[in-house]
Amino acid sequence: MESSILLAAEGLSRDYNHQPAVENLNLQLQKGEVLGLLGPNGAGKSTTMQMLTGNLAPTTGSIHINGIDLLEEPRQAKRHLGYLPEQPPVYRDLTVNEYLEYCAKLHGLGGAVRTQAISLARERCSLNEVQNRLIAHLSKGYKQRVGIAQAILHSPAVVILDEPTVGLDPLQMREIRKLIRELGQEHSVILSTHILPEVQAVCDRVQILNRGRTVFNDSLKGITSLEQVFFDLVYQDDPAFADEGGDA
Ligand SMILES: Nc1ncnc2c1ncn2[C@@H]1O[C@H](COP(=O)(O)OP(=O)(O)OP(=O)(O)O)[C@@H](O)[C@H]1O
Repeated sequence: MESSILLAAEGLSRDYNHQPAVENLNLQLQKGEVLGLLGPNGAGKSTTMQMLTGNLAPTTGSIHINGIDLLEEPRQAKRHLGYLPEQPPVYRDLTVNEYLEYCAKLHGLGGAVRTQAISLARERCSLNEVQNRLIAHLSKGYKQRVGIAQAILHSPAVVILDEPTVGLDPLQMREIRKLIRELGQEHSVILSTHILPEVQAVCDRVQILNRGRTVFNDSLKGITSLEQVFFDLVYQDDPAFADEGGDA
């Protein structure tokens, strides 16, 4: 029977210089789910994302993507993964089409399959009208769309987006959030962010990290104020928060 868990991390830990950055993290992503990974600065989000995408080896623990062990079979596992890093490596001197062509080749797509994959990703990310423009001449919002298009080119089961709306203006933010919600219909998505309303607008479930550990992991249904949940869990011992009488 096909499993509905597309990504499973178990007992994931990572130390830097014997200091734990992530400790005994368990994370599961269901088919069709958009999961928000939330936490204050230094909570361990980037370290977790780097491990989930196979760019950083965990100190201990295991990661399976679509049932394939990422640490034992990284190439096969990464076929099922699309990744938008916080700083996407988009080449400014290429046009959108040239860049997507290049990325499709890296994914091993050839011939008609490649042409079709590029056309579909371009369509889904609303890039048709800028397809022949140099990436250097695009707005930040469109550059982010190009980054997302490269992440979904090979139709991965899991898409991981690191701070996808950072630096965007409100309109661009709204458009990228809409795109993420649409992606959630065909892919399962993990997105890391600092922005609480973004999680409420886009995600089905939220996992909150603090000091490298999971402090909350639940559906967003029934949460009226994620901000309250977040502040209660993350800042309850913070004197600056107590000074304000606990008001967020
Ligand atoms: N390369 C590194 N060497 C040493 N310590 C590191 C390294 N990368 C991260 N850390 C430490 O690990 C902890 C977790 O950092 P991480 O960047 O994963 O958190 P984060 O939640 O992504 O934070 P931010 O939101 O500020 O990016 C922090 O204490 C950080 O200082």
